[in-house]
Amino acid sequence: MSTGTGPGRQLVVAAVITSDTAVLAARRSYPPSLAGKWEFPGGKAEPGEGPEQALVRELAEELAVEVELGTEITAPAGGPWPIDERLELRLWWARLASDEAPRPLGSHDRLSWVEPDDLPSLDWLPADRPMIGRIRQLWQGRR
Ligand SMILES: Nc1nc2c([nH]c(=O)n2[C@H]2C[C@H](O)[C@@H](COP(=O)(O)OP(=O)(O)OP(=O)(O)O)O2)c(=O)[nH]1
Repeated sequence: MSTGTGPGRQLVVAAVITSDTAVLAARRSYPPSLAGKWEFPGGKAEPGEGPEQALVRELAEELAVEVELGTEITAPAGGPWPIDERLELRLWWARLASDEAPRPLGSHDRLSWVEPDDLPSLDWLPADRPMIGRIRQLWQGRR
């Protein structure tokens, strides 16, 4: 069953967790086809689950953190970011709700706080490249 907004596309939710100077990037540990690529932590929304609820759950499961979600970072067309013919992604700004540092609990083998200008140098999942451009643009605008 699809929980995405587009016809037949499954919804993935992800977060751009920020500190004052950097954003959190996570390197996938599986499946083998995606391992080693960097992404924004998150995962698939489950049927019947709201997207923001799904994101809070995924971040607790993957990184053992509680977050406060901010505004959504939409695609240029105004909706979700396309990943492929089966998946689309919705992305939110987020802040850690406590001093507890994120820990990779299995989905990732590395976490890194990266200044937005340095984001392009990581080996990202291909669908994330346009998101990075938008994140850098918004980050500049908030200064
Ligand atoms: N979380 C996340 N997934 C992304 C990003 N970019 C991107 O192409 N994806 C893709 C990778 C995966 O094909 C899919 C997310 O699936 P996932 O495997 O992380 O989902 P999940 O944690 O719910 O795991 P599962 O139940 O499917 O095993 O979206 C991103 O920035 N963050």
